[in-house]
Amino acid sequence: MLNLTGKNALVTGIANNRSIAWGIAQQLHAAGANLGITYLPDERGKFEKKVSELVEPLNPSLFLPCNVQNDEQIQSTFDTIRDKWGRLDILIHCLAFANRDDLTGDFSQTSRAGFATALDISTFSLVQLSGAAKPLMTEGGSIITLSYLGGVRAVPNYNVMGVAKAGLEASVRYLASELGSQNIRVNAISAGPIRTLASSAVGGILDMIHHVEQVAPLRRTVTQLEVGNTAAFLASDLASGITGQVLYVDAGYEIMGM
Ligand SMILES: NC(=O)c1ccc[n+]([C@@H]2O[C@H](COP(=O)([O-])OP(=O)(O)OC[C@H]3O[C@@H](n4cnc5c(N)ncnc54)[C@H](O)[C@@H]3O)[C@@H](O)[C@H]2O)c1
Repeated sequence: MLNLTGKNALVTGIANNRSIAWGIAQQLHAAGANLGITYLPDERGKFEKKVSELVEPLNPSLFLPCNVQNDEQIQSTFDTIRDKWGRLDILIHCLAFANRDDLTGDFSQTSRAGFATALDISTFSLVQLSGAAKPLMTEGGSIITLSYLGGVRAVPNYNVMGVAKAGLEASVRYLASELGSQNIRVNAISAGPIRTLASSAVGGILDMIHHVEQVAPLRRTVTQLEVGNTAAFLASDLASGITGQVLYVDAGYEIMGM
């Protein structure tokens, strides 16, 4: 039985009810996990209000601002977890960002600043959050991040985010290798295309979704809740032998040659 009762789970990356992280948070809650939720703070507090109202039914015991480009906010997030929970079991890294200009047109025109921003937020943040989680995962743990096929294939317009995902998947392997001796497992879910705030910035996302609906073995794309189910599995003891892997949750699209 999939049971996360007694497990403390930190979920990053909820922006709205389309977010993949929202699908994950719902399924972790359904499996009995105690949730902490972070949100990206903005000057007018828009995200804070929106996300806090959305997650209220899941009764999170922590609700914290955490911009992954802000070292103090990361430190404060994990200090609070240590003080309030004592231990962390599950870390969901479900966030990414690249400038809209860098997600369309020619990859060779990516700016130095745009490249750095995409890799800082989308890739380095997994390394930093995992490093902060490590001392708190005293009874082992499960770290899960979100990737996309564009990290291993050239997908039109995905551009710098493909490079960020390639780095993310390599980071999963290096983190898994380091943290395995503490029984901390690190895996990625490579999800099929889903309409969200972040994916709407990728040029031609609707065409990508229609293509998957025609070609994928299941003749559809996936839902946030399906990704959430896989995250709950990977977070649980049912996945105790799995680490360092990229698991495709994409209605089978990845296996197709044409
Ligand atoms: N939607 C898809 O088709 C798809 C497919 C595969 C993988 N993914 C990945 O899933 C993850 C979640 O994306 P999503 O599609 O649910 O979109 P989303 O827009 O709902 O989520 C992206 C999240 O990143 C957060 N974020 C951006 N910059 C941040 C920062 N500096 N600090 C903290 N948080 C920050 C945003 O606040 C938002 O909550 C991303 O890693 C994305 O690449 C998405």
